[in-house]
Amino acid sequence: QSGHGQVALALTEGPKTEKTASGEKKPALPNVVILATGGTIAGAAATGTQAGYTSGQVTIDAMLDAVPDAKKLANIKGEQISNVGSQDMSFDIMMKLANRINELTRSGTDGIVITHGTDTMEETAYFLNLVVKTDKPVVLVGSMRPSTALSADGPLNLYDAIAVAADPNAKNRGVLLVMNDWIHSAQNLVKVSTTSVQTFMSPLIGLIGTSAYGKNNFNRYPDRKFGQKSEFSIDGVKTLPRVEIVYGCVDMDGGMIDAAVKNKAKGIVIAGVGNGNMTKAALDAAKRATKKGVAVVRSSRVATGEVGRDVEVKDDEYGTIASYELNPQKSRILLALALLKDRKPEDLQRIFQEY
Ligand SMILES: NC(=O)CC[C@H](N)C(=O)O
Repeated sequence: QSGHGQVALALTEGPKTEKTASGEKKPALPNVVILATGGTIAGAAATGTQAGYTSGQVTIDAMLDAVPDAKKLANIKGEQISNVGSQDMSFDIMMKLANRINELTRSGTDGIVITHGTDTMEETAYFLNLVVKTDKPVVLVGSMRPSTALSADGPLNLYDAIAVAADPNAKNRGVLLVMNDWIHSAQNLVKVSTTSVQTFMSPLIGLIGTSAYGKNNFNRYPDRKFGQKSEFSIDGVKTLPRVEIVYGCVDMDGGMIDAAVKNKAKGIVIAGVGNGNMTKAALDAAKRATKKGVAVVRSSRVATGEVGRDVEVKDDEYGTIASYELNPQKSRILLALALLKDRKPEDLQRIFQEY
C-alpha cells in the first residue's frame, strides 16, 4: 500500500459498516469500553430515601443492567479497575487507568467511559487530559445519588456518557465529563455542590456541549494543550513527586509552608486569597521554599477567575509561579507531572500558561 493510497483512504473514510443477515449494509456500532473505579454511581444504601450510603458497592455489570438501551449506542465491554469512593482515588489508580486507556485506544476501541466518584473527578479528569495520548473520546461520568436512591441520576448519566464516547464528534476535545445533560472539558470543570445533581460547572469558559438522552451537541474545542500535544507522559513512571496544597486565610503565618518543605515537598500550591495573594509572613515562607528549589505555585481559593503573574505579588522577587486558570487541586496535578523533570521557575510558568 502506497502512502498516497492511505491518505486517500483517510480522506474518504465514512462510518464503519457491517453486513446484516439479509446482506444489506448498516452502520457498525462503535466499540466503547467502560472502566469502572467506584463512586456514588456504584453506591448503595439500605433504602431509597436515606442520606447515608456506601460508595463503590455495585459492579459495572449491575450498572449496565440499569441502562439496557445503551446496547443500541455501542458494543460495550466493562472492566473493573477499582471500586473506591473517589476520596480514596490515588495516583496509582490514576496511572493504571491512564495506561489502560492508552492501550485500549491504540487498538480497536473507539471510545472510553470511566465511572468515578465525583469528589475528585476534577483531578482524575485533568490528569488523564495531560497523559492520555489519543484523540478518541475519553469520558468520565458519576452520579450524586447512589444506585438505590429515589430518582437515581446514575443511569441517565451513564447512558449520556456512552453516547458521547460513541460519538466521532467528541474526538479531539480532550478528556470530557458528562453529567446532568452537560458535557464539560477536564480543563474547566469544577465541583460546586456537595449534594446537588447539578454539581459540575465550567464557569470560566463554558461547556463543551450538551447531551440530552444521548443526543449530543458540541459547541467548542478546549483552548489549552492536552492529549497528543501534551509534553507529559507517565511511561515508566512509578510515583509522582510530592506536591502539597496550603490553604490561604486571614492572619496566616508561614508555618504550613515551612512544614511542607520540611516534609520533603518538591512543590507547594497555595490556595491564595483573591488573585493568589497571601500575608507577608506566608510570602516570606514561600521565598524560603523557592530559595531551596521547591516550586511554589500561587493559585486561589476563589471559585472563578484567573491568578495572573505579577498582579499584587512580585513573582520575580519571590520565585513564585502564577496558576492562571487552574484551581489548587488541578494546579497540584500539573505541577506534579511537570516536576517529573528538573525545571526552572520560568519553564514552570510557561507550563502554567500553556496547559
Ligand atoms: N457523588 C459522589 O460521587 C461523591 C461521593 C463519593 N465520596 C465519591 O467521590 O466517590
